[in-house]
Amino acid sequence: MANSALQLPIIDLCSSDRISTAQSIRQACMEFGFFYLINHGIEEELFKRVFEESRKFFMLPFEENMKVVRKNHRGYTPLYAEKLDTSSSTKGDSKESFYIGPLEDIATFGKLNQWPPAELLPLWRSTMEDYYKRVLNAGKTLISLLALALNLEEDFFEKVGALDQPNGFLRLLHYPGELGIGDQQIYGASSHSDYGMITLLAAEDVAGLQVCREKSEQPQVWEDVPHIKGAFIVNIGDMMERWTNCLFRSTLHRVLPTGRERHSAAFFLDPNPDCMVECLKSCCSESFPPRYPPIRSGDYLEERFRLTYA
Ligand SMILES: O=C(O)CCC(=O)C(=O)O
Ligand SMILES: [Fe+2]
Repeated sequence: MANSALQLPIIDLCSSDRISTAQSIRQACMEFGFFYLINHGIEEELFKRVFEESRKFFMLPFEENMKVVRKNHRGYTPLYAEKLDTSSSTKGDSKESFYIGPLEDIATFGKLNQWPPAELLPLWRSTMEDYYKRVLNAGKTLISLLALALNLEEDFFEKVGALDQPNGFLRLLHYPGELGIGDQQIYGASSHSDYGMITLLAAEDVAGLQVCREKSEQPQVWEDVPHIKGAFIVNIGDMMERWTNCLFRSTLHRVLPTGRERHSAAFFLDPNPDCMVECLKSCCSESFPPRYPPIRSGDYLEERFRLTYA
């Protein structure tokens, strides 16, 4: 059941009033787990180049795409290869994607990223690396505001090692327009919550993204998330929900096939794999004890990926 469009809060990353911004973020994360982010420093022109290059990759012959098929969670995943809703019997999702992990100059764990051949797409790698660095920076600034929003020191997530070589994954997504329309069994992206800390999503102005604010309510109510030009759609992931003892919500979302082709770019900002995710002191008390045991970030993510690609 889908209904009206949702009015999500708009957060200004550059506002000089950090305390009031942090308060607005707190409210948004408790109420929706989603908000728009503006003034994040990434120009329209760079988004345009990212989508242009992304489009070129997905237009290559399938054999070319498959030469960089996903290894070590980096590279190409074909249509239907992934099912984000691991609990349902729906078919695989009608999307294809490309994952880019931490860049060589940021990561210590070697050269795992795969790139389309420069002979075919000469500007591809530099465009994606440029975008990766910029969105990572915006994400780190946002995380410091999230710390303030949780009544913590603004460098809290740095001090616990989350942002020291964070596990950032840029994922380019392509939903072909003609697939799955009206088929109850096929989603562009089936219902899921994201796994990590926060996600910064940039999308073309094509409808399809929906959120479900109450996951346990039946029937589930799905609301459209309208596009705002130049704004990121940010959402809280499951690890941040664990960290905050469910104060901040990791909200279910999905992408419906609408008959129109859609490109998006999701940046998943996840903690360094060795960082322990443990209920924050500011989010528990004697009457509200921690709901989850501490867990190593890398172990948590590995298990979630294992289930998604099972
Ligand atoms: O493409 C979109 O708009 C959403 C993608 C998404 O939710 C995801 O990849 O986790
Ligand atoms: Fe998602």
